[in-house]
Amino acid sequence: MSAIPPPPADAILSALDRDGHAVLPALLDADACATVAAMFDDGATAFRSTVIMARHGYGQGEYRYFARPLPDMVQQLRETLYPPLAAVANVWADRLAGLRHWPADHTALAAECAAAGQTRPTPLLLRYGPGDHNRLHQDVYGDLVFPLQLAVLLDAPGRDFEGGEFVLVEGRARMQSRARVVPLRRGDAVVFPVRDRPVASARGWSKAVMRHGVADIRYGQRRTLGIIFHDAR
Ligand SMILES: O=C(O)CCC(=O)C(=O)O
Ligand SMILES: [Fe+2]
Repeated sequence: MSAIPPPPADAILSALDRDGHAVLPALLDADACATVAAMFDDGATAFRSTVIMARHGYGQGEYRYFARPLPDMVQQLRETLYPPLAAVANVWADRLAGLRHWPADHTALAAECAAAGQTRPTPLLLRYGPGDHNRLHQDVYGDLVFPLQLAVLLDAPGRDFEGGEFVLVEGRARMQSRARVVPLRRGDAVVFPVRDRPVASARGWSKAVMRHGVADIRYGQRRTLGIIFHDAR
């Protein structure tokens, strides 16, 4: 796969401010989607663990965390997408008191994670079949939490599967929860907050708490690549 031009940070920031997420259209082409999706059980790709979601109350379906060294494409996505997302995260840090700032490249973040005892890689492949779903959750793997992550849809909605909508739920002080369904095509990525995000309020910025999940798959197979930038304890 050729190098992916990183999307501009200001476009990602304004989409996040407006919608609570940003879609990166056609981040991966159809061939790249097929190649990554096939890693799930190609026998050549090394994974550090496999999770049967129903056993943990996470939903229904399964996912696998890549082992280190990460496949080139996954490593490249992590390195290429990190800088603009770090720029967004640093704007967020300026808005909300008490938030830390982030280094400019992923190598530096990985070193900080390692120093904090977070050494296990978090990028993962997920696979869902009919009736499967992913309950609303947050991907926090230690004290060091880089505030943005992304998921890339690897199968084509309407053709390979039906249902399985990506859902974000936002909670704000003194308000009811707000749900958003993110329309994705195969190869699109959704960038979303890991745990919370700044929202404009009457008195400056306040924090909205975010959770994400996947609605029931009604037909077929839906696979995704998840890129989380901090490593796990
Ligand atoms: O399958 C999805 O679209 C969401 C996967 C997920 O929870 C994640 O990437 O963190
Ligand atoms: Fe997740």
